[in-house]
Amino acid sequence: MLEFNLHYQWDDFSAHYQAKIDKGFTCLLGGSGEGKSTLLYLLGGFLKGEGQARFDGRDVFALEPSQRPITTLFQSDNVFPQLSVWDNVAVGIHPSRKLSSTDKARVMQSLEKVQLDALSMKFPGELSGGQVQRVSIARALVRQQPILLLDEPFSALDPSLRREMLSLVKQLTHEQRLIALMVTHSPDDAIFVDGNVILVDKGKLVAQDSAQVLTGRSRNVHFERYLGL
Ligand SMILES: Nc1ncnc2c1ncn2[C@@H]1O[C@H](COP(=O)(O)OP(=O)(O)OP(=O)(O)O)[C@@H](O)[C@H]1O
Repeated sequence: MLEFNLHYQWDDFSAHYQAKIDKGFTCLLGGSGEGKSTLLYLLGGFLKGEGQARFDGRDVFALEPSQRPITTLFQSDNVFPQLSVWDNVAVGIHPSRKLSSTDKARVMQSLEKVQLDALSMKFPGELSGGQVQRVSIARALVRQQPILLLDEPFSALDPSLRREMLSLVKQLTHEQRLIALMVTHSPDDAIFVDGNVILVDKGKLVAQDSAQVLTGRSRNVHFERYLGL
């Protein structure tokens, strides 16, 4: 369980985020500029804010960003074209890629999880678009952190590839018992991953529900307003 009560101020933008998030997939929805990414940046330590964040009872907000049990996957998480698939994943553990034998085994396990083990010596230029995306997912997984933050990582992909990546991350989230928190502009994506949804409005988390609320099977006035119903 991830619990937080965070405050952040930037010029006129003031945010106060409070929620409890269970293991599994949660999508952050909301209009542009409402403060979805800011929450991820605070949790990941890319922005400094006030407050508390506890993971399984442990205060993680007081930790240095690199010590937090958190990995972030950004949209711009490109792979390095001059490095092999294996090396692209190894940099997730250490930029030098000088790894212990245990770490090397971790790299191989991550590649197996995204089914790239047979392509580990290839270079990104030799891969399909989907395979390249899987390299960045493997790089996030190799860090073996229990919390995965995703800032619209697949929004630039065409619909079929986007769904393929969402399915893969959903499957890995369940297998690894992760907390995955994903910013998205797409209610369809949130319905597709079928976890929980949180609505962000003017820097606040105004509603938290199952993704079913987006299909009309259950009702919530905040989500209805967001969907324009
Ligand atoms: N360090 C910062 N520098 C500039 N603007 C900031 C900063 N921190 C927060 N903001 C402002 O915070 C507000 C929320 O931005 P944020 O990116 O979190 O929204 P969002 O809901 O993710 O938007 P989008 O869906 O368009 O990506 C914006 O008005 C943004 O300009």
